[in-house]
Amino acid sequence: MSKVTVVGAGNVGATCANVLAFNEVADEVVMLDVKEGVSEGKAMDMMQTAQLLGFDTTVVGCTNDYAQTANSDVVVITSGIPRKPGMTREELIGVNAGIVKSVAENILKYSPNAILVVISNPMDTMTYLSLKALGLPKNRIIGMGGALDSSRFKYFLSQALGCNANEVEGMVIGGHGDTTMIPLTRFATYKGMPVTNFISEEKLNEVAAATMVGGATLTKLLGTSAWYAPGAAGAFVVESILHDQKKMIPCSVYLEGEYGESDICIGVPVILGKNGIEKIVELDLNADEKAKFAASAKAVHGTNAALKEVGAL
Ligand SMILES: NC(=O)C1=CN([C@@H]2O[C@H](COP(=O)(O)OP(=O)(O)OC[C@H]3O[C@@H](n4cnc5c(N)ncnc54)[C@H](O)[C@@H]3O)[C@@H](O)[C@H]2O)C=CC1
Ligand SMILES: O=C([O-])CC(=O)C(=O)O
Repeated sequence: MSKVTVVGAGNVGATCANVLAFNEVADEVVMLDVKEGVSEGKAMDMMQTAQLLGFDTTVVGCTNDYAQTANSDVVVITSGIPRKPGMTREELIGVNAGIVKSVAENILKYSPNAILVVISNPMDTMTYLSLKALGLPKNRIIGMGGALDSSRFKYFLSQALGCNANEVEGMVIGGHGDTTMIPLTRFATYKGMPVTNFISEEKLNEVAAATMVGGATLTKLLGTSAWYAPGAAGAFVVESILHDQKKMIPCSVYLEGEYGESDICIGVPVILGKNGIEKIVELDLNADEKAKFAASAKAVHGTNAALKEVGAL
């Protein structure tokens, strides 16, 4: 029996739960929210699609009842507020730090062996906070951002190339912020060939820029931040863990010297399997990429420092 809990049954959490159920990633998916009846209602709505879509996963909803989350294998944390147009993700720290910390502590009481996937923003800092507050081994705390940013990168690349996004490879590392993301254009390929064989350097820079502000662009269009790709990216990360797929996915993980950084959670490629982070993959970055990574880490360190100011650490 595999069990996944999704905390926060809002836009991202409910979408994530829906993808987990539709793809039968787990036997049971529990959604928990503080809003009375919302998780229960969304779970019932999803269960009423089971025979239409043909899945066997059981989806359960509950209002702040952590006993129902007991013995989860993986827990996805999406609780907290999303940004509005014109805001940065970092501005959410004051509200979200308290929510994420209390949720993570409650989860651990009932699922002491769970692997945590943190989605709430500012995600790298919320991942760092969860790690510091819970004191769990670093392989069990994973921030989701790079899976989404890389999917957006591949989307924008496919638009520029005029091709199928499934035939494009690319990764985004660094912080999950409008100015801290690093789309690795040098490593991007179309059917194994460098994308620079097909598009100009200028076009590639436009793709990278669009990727970095991908979340902000959608927030402006929607009035709140995105959820379809974020929810699906959360489920993608959960699936690699729960099914021991050992996929290489950029995730926000605790570094102890890798990429020249320490005491930080930031996006780097990792192998995700049944133990959570099974390996951190060290890419051979060039001088420009190294400088961008160092600048990104400096910014994330700055946001982490605010955890003390808001009394979360
Ligand atoms: N890391 C990433 O790539 C992404 C992160 N996000 C972040 O995910 C978070 C959620 O976004 P949305 O789902 O769009 O927001 P939303 O407002 O639709 O849903 C958030 C849910 O959290 C619930 N919640 C608040 N406090 C809670 C608590 N203590 N316990 C349980 N539930 C609680 C709310 O009642 C609400 O239903 C935001 O912080 C957003 O910035 C969103 C997209 C991508
Ligand atoms: O843009 C936001 O605030 C939500 C998010 O992290 C994303 O969609 O990448």
